Amino acid sequence: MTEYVLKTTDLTKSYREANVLKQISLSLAPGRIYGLIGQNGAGKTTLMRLITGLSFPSSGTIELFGHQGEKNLQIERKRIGSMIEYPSLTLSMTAKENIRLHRIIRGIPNKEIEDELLQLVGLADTGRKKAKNFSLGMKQRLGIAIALLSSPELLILDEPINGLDPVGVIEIRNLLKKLCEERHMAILISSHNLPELYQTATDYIIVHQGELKQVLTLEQLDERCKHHFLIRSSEPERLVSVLEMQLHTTNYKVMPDQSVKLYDYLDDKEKVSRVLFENGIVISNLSNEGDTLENYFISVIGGEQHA
Ligand SMILES: Nc1ncnc2c1ncn2[C@@H]1O[C@H](COP(=O)(O)OP(=O)(O)OP(=O)(O)O)[C@@H](O)[C@H]1O
Repeated sequence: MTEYVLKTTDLTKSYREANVLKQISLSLAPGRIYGLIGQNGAGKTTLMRLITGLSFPSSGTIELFGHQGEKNLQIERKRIGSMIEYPSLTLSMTAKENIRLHRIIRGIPNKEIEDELLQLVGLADTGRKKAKNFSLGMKQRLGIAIALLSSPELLILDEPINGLDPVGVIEIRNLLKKLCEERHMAILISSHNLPELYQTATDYIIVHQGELKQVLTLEQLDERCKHHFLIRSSEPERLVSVLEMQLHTTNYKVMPDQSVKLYDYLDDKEKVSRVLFENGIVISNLSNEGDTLENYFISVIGGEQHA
């Protein structure tokens, strides 16, 4: 049985007339990085605020580490680390002083954790440099270090890669992967940009206008966006044997609906169609398929593109 760190059921949040989150049912497992993707105003921050107790649901339930009810949730939330909206840094302090400040506020006696965290997020050599002189990526990593102070089992980060340059994105990606692998943490990270988050997350949760549109793994996302020929035939077994014997490829996949995805010969459609024809395979479809990440995201949210 999978143990979930978080389970929401029909989670709904309304402000006056506006339903900003509509019946969100989700489960997060340890050791995975979940990318929460949605355009501005989709409801990502609202969901994170509900999980961390900064705001309360209008209806629906939240279960944390197998526990429900506001009293239990308050206790279980100690197992969550979060950075929501922006890192809460004191800009006139160094990285170490910032971590120390939060360590003392939270009553954590272990002083060694300061250097451990600096090392972990790659800020060990920043010495006396003040946070106001840090790059955006360094500030985000310091914010993550502060969120890690309580050794959380669930880490929630709101747009930690927003505005970072490619190097900054890779640094955060590597850090999150390390946390996930070494500490078996569950990580929920939001972004308004699927391509930007691509490969950072192991699972993608797509929200739009407060609704959960899709949950899929990185492998499924790759599969859907990977370019291929989609071939439909009433004789899929013979089709596959022609692919192997005549086109000498095993780079194909038979789908549950018996259509076949071919990942070879993408620039030689004529050859594929000729060989199939010469071998007596009647096909009802031979088309180029596969999307860019951006187009895939737009198709999932219903073809609408806002700011
Ligand atoms: N306190 C509030 N009162 C009224 N409406 C709110 C409140 N907080 C959020 N909203 C609305 O809820 C919707 C979702 O906002 P939310 O901040 O969760 O979106 P988001 O996906 O995080 O977007 P962004 O990427 O812009 O931060 C928006 O339309 C926002 O205006």
